[in-house]
Amino acid sequence: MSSIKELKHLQISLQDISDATNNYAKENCIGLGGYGKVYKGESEKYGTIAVKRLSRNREEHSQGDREFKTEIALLSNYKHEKIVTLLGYCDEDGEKILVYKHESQGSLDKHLKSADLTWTYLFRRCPWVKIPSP
Ligand SMILES: Nc1ncnc2c1ncn2[C@@H]1O[C@H](COP(=O)(O)OP(=O)(O)OP(=O)(O)O)[C@@H](O)[C@H]1O
Repeated sequence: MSSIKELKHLQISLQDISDATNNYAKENCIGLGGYGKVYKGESEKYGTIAVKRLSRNREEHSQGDREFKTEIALLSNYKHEKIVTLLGYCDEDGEKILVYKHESQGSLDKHLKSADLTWTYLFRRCPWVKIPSP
């Protein structure tokens, strides 16, 4: 796994992230995960982005810092249409931020919780799935 020092080319400035999200405006907040709040932004360089800002509470625990480095090292190595694209990160002025390509389809968990995802739909779309006999 690459060390964070080797990934300097992925650094995005705090100013650029703040500009893209209108200084983390409430209206730009699109979600809340275990890492912290997620904001939608518009960047000149990257287009529409999703910005994950590590919450301060999380940062107090070294776990947040470890997760931050692991996410950068892992995702910068894997590029696949089915894996969210990490565009870069920011580690400036005590802020730890991950910047992803914005996925307009939303997250997988949203689709898995969807009422449209019925067993009938799944069996029709995946005929190879067999119902186990009792
Ligand atoms: N790249 C993205 N594009 C669009 N929306 C996103 C993106 N990443 C996160 N989101 C939104 O932010 C919400 C929180 O995402 P996040 O990945 O932080 O939490 P999570 O899915 O609970 O994962 P974790 O368990 O790692 O905290 C998602 O449910 C989604 O609505």
